[in-house]
Amino acid sequence: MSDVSSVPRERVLLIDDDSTVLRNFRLCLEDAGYQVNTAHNASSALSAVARSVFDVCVLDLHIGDESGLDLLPQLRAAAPWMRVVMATAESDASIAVATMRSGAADYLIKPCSPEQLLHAIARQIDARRMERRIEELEDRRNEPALESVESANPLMARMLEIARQAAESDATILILGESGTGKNVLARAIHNWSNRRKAAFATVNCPSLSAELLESELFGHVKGAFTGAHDHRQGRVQVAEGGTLFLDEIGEFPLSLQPKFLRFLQDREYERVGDPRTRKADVRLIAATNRDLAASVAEGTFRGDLYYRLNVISLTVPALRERPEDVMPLARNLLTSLVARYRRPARRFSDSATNAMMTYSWPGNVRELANAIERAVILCAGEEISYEHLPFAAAGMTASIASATPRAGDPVTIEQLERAHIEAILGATPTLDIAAKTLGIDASTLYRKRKAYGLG
Ligand SMILES: Nc1ncnc2c1ncn2[C@@H]1O[C@H](COP(=O)(O)OP(=O)(O)OP(=O)(O)O)[C@@H](O)[C@H]1O
Repeated sequence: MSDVSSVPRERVLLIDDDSTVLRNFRLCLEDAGYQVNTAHNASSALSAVARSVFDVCVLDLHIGDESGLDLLPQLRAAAPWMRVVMATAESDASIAVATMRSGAADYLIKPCSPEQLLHAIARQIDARRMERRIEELEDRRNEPALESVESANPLMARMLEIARQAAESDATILILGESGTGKNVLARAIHNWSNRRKAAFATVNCPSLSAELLESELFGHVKGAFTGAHDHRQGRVQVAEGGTLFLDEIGEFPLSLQPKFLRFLQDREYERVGDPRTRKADVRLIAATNRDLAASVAEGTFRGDLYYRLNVISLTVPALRERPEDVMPLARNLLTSLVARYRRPARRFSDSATNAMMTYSWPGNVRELANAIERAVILCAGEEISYEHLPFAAAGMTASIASATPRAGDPVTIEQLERAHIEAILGATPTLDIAAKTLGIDASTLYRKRKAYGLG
């Protein structure tokens, strides 16, 4: 049996019309560290499930005049992730087995000992944890392994110290910094330093979705809530239950959805799209942006009250050019992981490559450094990466002019010209949408290109 005392956050719902059973089960489970709610009939059970997220439910086969068998499909529809243990008298055992075909995960014969109850619950909690882990791994499928965020730079080291301290609390954290500096990486590190590390870390990319889709992505929706909503869907808030919800590029959060999000931030309460019932969430919030949010507030594109709620603890990740001490340690870590990924022979950097990397200003920050090393690892046939393998050389430039803005006709690649053009348009237009229109591409393509080129 698993050590349930170290898992205080898992929630159990007990449904039984017998108040003695409810009290005894509750005391036993609370002693073991679970959060327990009780319901003595079908309607109070359904409203409890609508309000809160439960991991496991113990459902009596006979709830007074009502049938647990009738309630089971309704519970399954309202909370498909919740694992239901059917509780039954010995004489009903054959029915209990049949209910498992209707979606119950297990059955428990009453009367039972505290050990039997704890054992039945722990088995389902383990299964829930496994499912969560799979959801999280699916989430992380395309993300790199957790990088080290250590730094030899005093400014960065001080920021990391505050981040570690803040990780221990549940306070909302706002991470600021240019694009590509490692704000996502830091958010995940904070989650891993926190006592929520065993629960999920769920990310929402604010600018890649319209207000309607973002609302559903965050809070979930019920079947038929809008065209295309063929099924109930849990939102990222629910995936992050007990863990951390990370909102990337919060500066792009649609104004129309900001009031609902503000309420969620204040009370941790929300409704799924198409369902008026209010639900509670237990999540820690981390948000990141490369925008000047105070300026967005002044311009009226970001609500002031939301900004102040988010800005409880703010951490600024310095640009890579402000922490030159980190360039080579980062480069070496990236080399090690990329060589393993591509199974390539490169093992070190030549003096010329080191000099070039130390001189360059890395406007795209760590993302640009990672891209440069990935390219070099692929191109390098021997053990030593030299200047020729770096992107500066491909463009026929010296490292010192690589940071200058290229113009049409310069000896540069089409990609470098595209990057410079996108950067200039982004700087000259007030919103991503207008920039996309000017460039003649759609906003999501611009979003991808901006990310790939490390543009803020
Ligand atoms: N400490 C690090 N070690 C190794 N790689 C890192 C580190 N920090 C960042 N990276 C890599 O740099 C890239 C950019 O990092 P990340 O996405 O965290 O930046 P960001 O500041 O959140 O960018 P954006 O503002 O565009 O969302 C990623 O590929 C990431 O893996």
